[in-house]
Amino acid sequence: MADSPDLGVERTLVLLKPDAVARGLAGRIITRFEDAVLKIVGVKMAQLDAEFTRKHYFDLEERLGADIYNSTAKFMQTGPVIALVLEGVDAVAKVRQIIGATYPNLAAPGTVRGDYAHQTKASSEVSGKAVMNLVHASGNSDEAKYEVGLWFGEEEQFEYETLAEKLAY
Ligand SMILES: Nc1ncnc2c1ncn2[C@@H]1O[C@@H]2COP(=O)(O)O[C@H]2[C@H]1O
Repeated sequence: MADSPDLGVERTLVLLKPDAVARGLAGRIITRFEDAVLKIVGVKMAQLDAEFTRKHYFDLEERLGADIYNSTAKFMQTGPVIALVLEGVDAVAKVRQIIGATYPNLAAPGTVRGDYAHQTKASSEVSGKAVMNLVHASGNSDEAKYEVGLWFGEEEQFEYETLAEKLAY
C-alpha cells in the first residue's frame, strides 16, 4: 500500500450480491463508496460455484448454523456478483456503516440496505430464504485480509493516488 499504516489506511472486500447486480444497482452502490473517499483498488465480476462459496463463507456454518449457510450459499450462486477491493482510512468499519444492518428493515435510512433493500427479518425467517441484502462486506480486519487474499491476487490490486487523498493526507 502506498500510504503509511499509522494513517489507518486498510483494504476491505465488498461483494455486490446477485440481487444488486440483477437490479442494476451496482453504479449507485459504488458511487456511495467513492463519495466516502473509499478508493477502488480491485474489481471483477464472477459467478460463484459451491466450492468457492464455501471458501468465502468458510466459518459461516459454524457461526450461524447449516440453515443460514445453505440458504446464503444458494442465493450467492443465483447470478454473478461484482467483487471490489476498497481502500481507505478505517475502510472495514466505514464500508459497514455505509451498507447498514444485515436485515434491510433494520438498516437505517441513508444506508445502502436501508434505502434499496426491502426484505424483512420476519419474511426471511418464515421463507427460509437468504436475506437479500445487496452487499457483503468483510466484518473485521482479519476477515478483510483473508477475503481480499482469497478473491484478488497481488497483481489484481492497484496503487494510485486520488485527488481526494492528495487533499486529505
Ligand atoms: N442473523 C442472521 N440471519 C440470517 N442470515 C444471516 C444472519 N447473519 C448473517 N446472515 C447471512 O450470512 C451472511 C454473512 O455474510 P454477508 O454479509 O454476505 O450476509 C450475511 C447474511 O446473508
